[in-house]
Amino acid sequence: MASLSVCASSHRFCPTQARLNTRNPRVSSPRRLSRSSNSKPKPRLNSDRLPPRPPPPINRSGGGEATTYTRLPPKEDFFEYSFESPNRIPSEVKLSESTLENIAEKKISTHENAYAMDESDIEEDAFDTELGFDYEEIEFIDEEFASADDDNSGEVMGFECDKSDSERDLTEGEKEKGVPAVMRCFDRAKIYVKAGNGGNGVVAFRREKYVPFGGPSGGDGGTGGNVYVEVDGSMNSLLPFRKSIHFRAGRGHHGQGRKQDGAKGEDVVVKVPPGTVIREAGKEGPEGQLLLELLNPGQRALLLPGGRGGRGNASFKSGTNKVPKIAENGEEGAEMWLELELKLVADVGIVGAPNAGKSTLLSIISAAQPTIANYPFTTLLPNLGVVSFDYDATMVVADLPGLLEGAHRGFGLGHEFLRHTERCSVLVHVVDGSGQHPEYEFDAVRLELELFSPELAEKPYIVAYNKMDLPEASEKWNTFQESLQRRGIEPFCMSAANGQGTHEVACAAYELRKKAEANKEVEGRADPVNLNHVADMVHKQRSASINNFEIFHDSGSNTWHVVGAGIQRFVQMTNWQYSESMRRFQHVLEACGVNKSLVKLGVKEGDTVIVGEGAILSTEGFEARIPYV
Ligand SMILES: Nc1nc2c(ncn2[C@@H]2O[C@H](COP(=O)(O)OP(=O)(O)OP(=O)(O)O)[C@@H](O)[C@H]2O)c(=O)[nH]1
Ligand SMILES: [Mg+2]
Repeated sequence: MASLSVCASSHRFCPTQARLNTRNPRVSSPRRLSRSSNSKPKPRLNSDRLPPRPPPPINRSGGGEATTYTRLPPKEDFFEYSFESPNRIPSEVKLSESTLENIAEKKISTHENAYAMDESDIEEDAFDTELGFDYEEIEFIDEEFASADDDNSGEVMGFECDKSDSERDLTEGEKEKGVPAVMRCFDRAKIYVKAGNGGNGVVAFRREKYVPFGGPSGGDGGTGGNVYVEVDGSMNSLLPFRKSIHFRAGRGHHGQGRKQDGAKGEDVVVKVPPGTVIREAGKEGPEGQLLLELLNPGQRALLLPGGRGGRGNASFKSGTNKVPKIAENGEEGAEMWLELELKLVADVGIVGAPNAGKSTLLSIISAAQPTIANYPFTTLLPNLGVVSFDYDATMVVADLPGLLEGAHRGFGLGHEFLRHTERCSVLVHVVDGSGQHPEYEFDAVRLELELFSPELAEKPYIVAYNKMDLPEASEKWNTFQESLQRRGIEPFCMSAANGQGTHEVACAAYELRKKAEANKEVEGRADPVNLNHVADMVHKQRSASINNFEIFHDSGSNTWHVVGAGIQRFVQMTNWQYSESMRRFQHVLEACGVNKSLVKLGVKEGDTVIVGEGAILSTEGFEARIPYV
């Protein structure tokens, strides 16, 4: 039968490159290319009734345009108002430079595998006879194999340190001095995961004394290792992903003679802290596609399933072909880049301007021991504490870094860390009463919350006016209270330093949180999430029918592209080492209608047909096929 001649390589086949050594196919065999407790009214913000703005501040920073979320204020600013004259802090908290409108405007403008493949492993048990087919039809691209070899040789399973990769996303600006290294990626990371490839099946025949015609005995390859993501309760940041960003599961072992199937590849488990959100990296849209949200310790999701092992020749034995000399390659494991983002799982978030006493409040109401000091930005990373009222009445409180006016433009530490409050049901807004303009400080922080996220600004909150033990604060309390009451907000006053009034604040937060939770339940809980849905998606793609394909024609180069998930998988799993694979390949193309469709579309002799991303078919001989279609 006249046949379509097929040129094969692991990746792409080209008839003009190195030819297979027909005398010893093994030597030149193709190698796979890898490649609020009180009755006080609930505080509410009424932004329409904001007080008049104070005079414009002195902008010492000149760095208002900073965009780095972890950027500290310029050094001069930092020292000037932090150490030398703490009482001047309120005047340094820039309150009125921008109105809601122009801030909003500015916001818009700113805003392979475990084991290197060892061919000799396959072939030791394989009984690779002279198959008697015309190997001259099969041609390979040598340089691709060479590079494939190189690629594979350096690969190891599990974690890999790749400094350049871990810092790849950081621009020069982000590496400015003054930014602690730990701040750069403790709550965001980008990692690469790859499921293990399936092991290859082999061609082998039983050879035993007194057992003539032992028959095919090539075992199937083992399934590749899976990639799991597991929530580790002992982790509290994504810091480990600064150094280890590549996670590769082990490949399935190759099949062996005597019908021995290869072992399954080793799984890899990526451990993440509770509250991690996983997205596919590099996808369109600012958010990318949300794949998983892992909240509770112990949760485990199967992310990428390992590739299927290739079948050995024992599996190809049939009534019509009792001595099959064909085996499949293992299926390639899926791979992807992921963006991890950590959002703390806390019930209550403490927000406020720097040095307001947030950490002091947390240390009084819980057993947490955050660093407390009389300078702004003492807290660089959120602190968590558990407040317990009773055995079954507890809440997790997060103390966040200070927030400055202009944070949305990167001023201070920026406001990126506010994402940690997205899971909080309630906010406690601590206001430094000893400042010159507590109301303005309050408004500035509220504004930043609104600018960060309208949903966040809508969360129920409590205002805690702090440092009442100081005369500067107690003097201004009445004015502050009246000012907020006029807006429908009932503030609390306290002295976090001596613990006065802190219990009331904690109880009010607890009550408010209970109400918020109750409201959520009334709204109805979301359906339980299938943590393995990504793996299910991969399985679905893999089971795509080979009959679903599309044909594209590039008239400039007279090239036809036959594409489809099923056909691509088939090409990838075809082991071109065995010439019987050629026959099977042609048979499948015939059976699934590729040939027929090509002829209908007007393929001519001499055209190039590329099937999937692998095989290039020479159309010589297409004429001869026409009677068949
Ligand atoms: N007198 C007085 N001082 C207080 C009170 N609460 C906090 N302080 C002091 O204010 C300073 C700042 O307190 P922190 O708790 O570190 O403030 P913070 O809001 O966490 O500051 P950052 O983490 O830098 O944003 C410390 O020196 C505290 O001792 C208070 O009620 N009275
Ligand atoms: Mg603090």
